[in-house]
Amino acid sequence: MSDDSYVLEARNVSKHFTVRGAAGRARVVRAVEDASVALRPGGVLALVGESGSGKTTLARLLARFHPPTEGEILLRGEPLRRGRRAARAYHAEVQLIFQDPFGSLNPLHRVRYTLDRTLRLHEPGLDRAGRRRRVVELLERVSLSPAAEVAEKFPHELSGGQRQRVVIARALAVRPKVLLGDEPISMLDVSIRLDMLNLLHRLRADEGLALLYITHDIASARYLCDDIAVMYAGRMVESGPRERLIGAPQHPYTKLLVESSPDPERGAAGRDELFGDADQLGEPPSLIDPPDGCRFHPRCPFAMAECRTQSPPRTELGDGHWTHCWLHQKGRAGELAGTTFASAVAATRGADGVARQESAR
Ligand SMILES: Nc1ncnc2c1ncn2[C@@H]1O[C@H](COP(=O)(O)OP(=O)(O)OP(=O)(O)O)[C@@H](O)[C@H]1O
Repeated sequence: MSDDSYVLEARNVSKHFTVRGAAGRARVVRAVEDASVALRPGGVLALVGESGSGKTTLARLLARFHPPTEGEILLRGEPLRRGRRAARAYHAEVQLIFQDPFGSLNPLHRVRYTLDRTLRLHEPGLDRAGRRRRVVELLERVSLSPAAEVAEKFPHELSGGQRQRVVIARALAVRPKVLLGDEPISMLDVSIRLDMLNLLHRLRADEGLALLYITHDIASARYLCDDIAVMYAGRMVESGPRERLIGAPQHPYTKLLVESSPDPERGAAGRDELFGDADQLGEPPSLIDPPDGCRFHPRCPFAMAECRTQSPPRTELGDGHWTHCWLHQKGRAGELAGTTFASAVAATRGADGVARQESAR
């Protein structure tokens, strides 16, 4: 996947956490396994998946908050250097925005202080007057006006949407090349989510920022992004240009997500609405002891013998679209287009609604 035009890449990264079980026994959580993503200047990639699929962990690897257990992160094709200085230089280019704008801001400080502090750290050459001008300019860039007034407010005096704009202004203060947005709109009021997506869209278009947009909501991914990558239980299952992936998903899990996604006209759905169908098929697997083979196979109505034992290889579908699914290796990909996920599930169940042990195929 190496390409000079990528600003930030994760190449075959895995992250395993060691946790202590109830009896004090060490256990390994395989939060991310062999994942690859690549971001281009001015491009937006959505990382979509249900809770616990590893999206945040992958973003934290890209933000250099954790070292990967395996694989590497490349900034403009260069592997990361160690040390504090290198980390600071890295964070001047790559900024992470969390979903909770209140938790991200110190409640004791006015907006001006928060932005000024970042400017002092990252632009030590700027004098006081220069920093005052930059604070106003940053607040205007995120459409917070009158900027001079907003600068004097404390976080609790702002709405959730205004706070998230301050968080974005602080990220922009370091003049980054990449923004990693971890569900940046999910805690905001539904009525202002679209405004926030439009702000993110403007930043990538006007400033050439590369954006990783993490969400469980495929409708907002469709609105904002050029490309979509889908994660399931720590693994990437499919990635490709948005319209191709949504128009004709090539992995059963993507198909489930797309078919259970709400009408874009109705806006973003809640988790239950999105994953209702999936939940009927049982819980997502434990990442301490994930299923062998394809991690989706226990919930997949198309599963066959290989899926239960061997991890599916990557199939390239052209135009940057790829998937990890045995259907493609076994000449059965056409079945995905010929049915809905719900009908495929129904076909694997007996008349009493009980799942058969083996697919009839
Ligand atoms: N520091 C950690 N120590 C142990 N386990 C962790 C740690 N961070 C994440 N995990 C585990 O890794 C798995 C993936 O979590 P992650 O937060 O990356 O998923 P997610 O897709 O972002 O979910 P959500 O949408 O709920 O934020 C989960 O099982 C989680 O409990």
